[in-house]
Amino acid sequence: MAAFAGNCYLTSSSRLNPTNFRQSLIPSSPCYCYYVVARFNEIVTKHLLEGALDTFKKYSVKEEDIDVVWVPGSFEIGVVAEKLGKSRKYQSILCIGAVIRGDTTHYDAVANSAASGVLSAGMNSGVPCIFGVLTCDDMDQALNRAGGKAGNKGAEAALTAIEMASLFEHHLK
Ligand SMILES: Nc1c(NC[C@H](O)[C@H](O)[C@H](O)CO)[nH]c(=O)[nH]c1=O
Ligand SMILES: CC(=O)[C@@H](O)COP(=O)(O)O
Repeated sequence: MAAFAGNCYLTSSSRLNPTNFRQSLIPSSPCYCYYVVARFNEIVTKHLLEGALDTFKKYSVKEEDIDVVWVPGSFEIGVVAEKLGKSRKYQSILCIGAVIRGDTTHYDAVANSAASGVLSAGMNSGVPCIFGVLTCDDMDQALNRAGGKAGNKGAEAALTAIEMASLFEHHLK
């Protein structure tokens, strides 16, 4: 049996190779995406956003098909993502935030709420909601993942958003 990925059918042997499914990286056209970005630790989240926008540009997603909304912190991302998802106007919702450990257990509450909020938003709306929220021990770790030594996790999350939008658009309808 062949599996459909992007524009080509894969034979059963190639179907077993997950890298073949990168062919799903043909953005749906138009590829409407909403970015929900937390303002908290903006010094980090603005770089994650830049990375994500660069990736969309690289994959020829039109600027006018992307909207950005800023929310106070990562805790607020889920409720906004779910509302946007339920509007059915977007093929993916890319959630960006940076939770950085402090002295108390507050970090765990915010990080876990952000993760479960984004997960619920996707499950309840049926629209892929992508988790581009860093959960780091310190600012160095965060900056390294926002365009520093460890790459740009915003750019990686954007790739996931394109792949999931394409999967839903082309294969799961
Ligand atoms: N400490 C961090 C927060 N805290 C703020 C919360 O997200 C929220 O806005 C507040 O509790 C009001 O509901 N947010 C982050 O994104 N990152 C943090 O490190
Ligand atoms: C999410 C956090 O870690 C932070 O803003 C809270 O810091 P603290 O635990 O020192 O109050």
